[in-house]
Amino acid sequence: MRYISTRGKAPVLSFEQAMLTGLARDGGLYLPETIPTLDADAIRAMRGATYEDVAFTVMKPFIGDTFTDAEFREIIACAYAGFGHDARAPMVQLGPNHFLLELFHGPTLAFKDFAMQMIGQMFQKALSRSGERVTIVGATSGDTGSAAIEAFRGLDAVDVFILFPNGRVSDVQRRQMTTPSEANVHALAVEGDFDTCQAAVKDMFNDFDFRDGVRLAGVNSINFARVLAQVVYYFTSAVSLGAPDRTVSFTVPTGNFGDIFAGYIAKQMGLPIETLVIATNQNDILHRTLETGAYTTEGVKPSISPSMDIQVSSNFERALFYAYEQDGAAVAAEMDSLKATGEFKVSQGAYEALKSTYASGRVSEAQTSAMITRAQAEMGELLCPHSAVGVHVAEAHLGATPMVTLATAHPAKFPAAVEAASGHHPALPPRMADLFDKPERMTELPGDVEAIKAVIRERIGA
Ligand SMILES: Cc1ncc(COP(=O)(O)O)c(C=O)c1O
Ligand SMILES: N[C@@H](CCOP(=O)(O)O)C(=O)O
Repeated sequence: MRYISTRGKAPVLSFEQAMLTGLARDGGLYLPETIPTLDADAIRAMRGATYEDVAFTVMKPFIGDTFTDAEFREIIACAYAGFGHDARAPMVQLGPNHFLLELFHGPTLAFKDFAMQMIGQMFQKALSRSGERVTIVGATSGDTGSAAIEAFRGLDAVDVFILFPNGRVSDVQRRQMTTPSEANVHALAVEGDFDTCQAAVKDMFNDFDFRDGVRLAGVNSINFARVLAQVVYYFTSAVSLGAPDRTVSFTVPTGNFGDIFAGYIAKQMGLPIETLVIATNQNDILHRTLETGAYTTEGVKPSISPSMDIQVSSNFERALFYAYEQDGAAVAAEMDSLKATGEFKVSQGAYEALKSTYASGRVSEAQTSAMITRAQAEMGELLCPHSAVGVHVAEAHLGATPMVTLATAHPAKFPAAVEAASGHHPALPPRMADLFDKPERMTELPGDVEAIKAVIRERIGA
């Protein structure tokens, strides 16, 4: 399987190279040249299979000969062994035709663990084979960072630097990043918002001297391997509801567009998905784009669902690539316009393609809180604020097709918002009970990429 850039001008890579490379050298994002498909019999055969077996079937066609079958099965087994639920991604019913897919049973209590635990295992295997050492730099609005640190802490071949917006993540998220004591973990609290952090990471990738000098690698959803691992739970959940003999829709709380884009890949692979519904909080750029065809950035507004406080939604570029019928030059032009002016207008054809796949909705702060209150009182579900955004939007899209809403984080990661809305204090699992007793370690930095690069160089001695 060969991987190509959304902007059409970077070298074509293998899966292993694309995984270790991160951002393409033309500034684009890597995608498989063709999306492998699974026929109805292969999907039907997933009924009753373990999460790990489905993961193997879904991901194997994308990885080529990077790992032998035995190696890949072992990677998958190790990745999910630490999850706190046998089903890995269990589902509960919220109402007639409405289901909640719980993606928060991993080690850091958010859906990011599904991919990050896989990537940790895959990096370790690939790097131990080549003897290379890499510097991972990631941007986070809270959950990617904690999942990455958990997956890479203590590994010999990796230093992991996580940039998070100072004061804009929950206390639990911050402590998950600042309390690990391993020397290869570096939590950097950056002045600004998530977009500041993500732009800094992309700038570092676009500075080839720095990139090559520190052997930069990325574990944000820039990395297609992240997206790939998230495709699996679309299959397990849809199959448990009757796919391929029944069509299913999904509502996905969305920020950087990685999770819902994984649903798009599942659909292209042959999973019968009717609609992918984008659910945004008050940072509603994706909803506005679906409504108007214009992608226009505004300042990030801090919300009670902080992990989705994003304006520059990285993977939307991948959605555009398909909407523009894989025309890398057209995507590059839109991305240049975004960088220069903060906006771009999607062409009529691309707009229609997006509208045929995705629907969308926006949820205010008051509606998010009210949804947490009502889900607890009427459905017996304590939702995190991101999942509440999803459930609220899903309710407006319920119909004859079963709807699966993705519950992306555990409510205990956001106790203040959850308690204020529901009156219930969500407890952390016992294994995390000492999180607030441990010393914190972080470096505060201005939102200036040169200052951040200087710290990274100094820490790794480059
Ligand atoms: C809890 C939670 N929900 C939803 C999202 C949005 O996911 P994505 O960025 O893949 O759209 C994120 C962060 O990305 C998150 O951490
Ligand atoms: N919400 C995310 C933002 C980064 O998204 P990613 O999927 O590109 O890593 C977070 O929690 O950090």
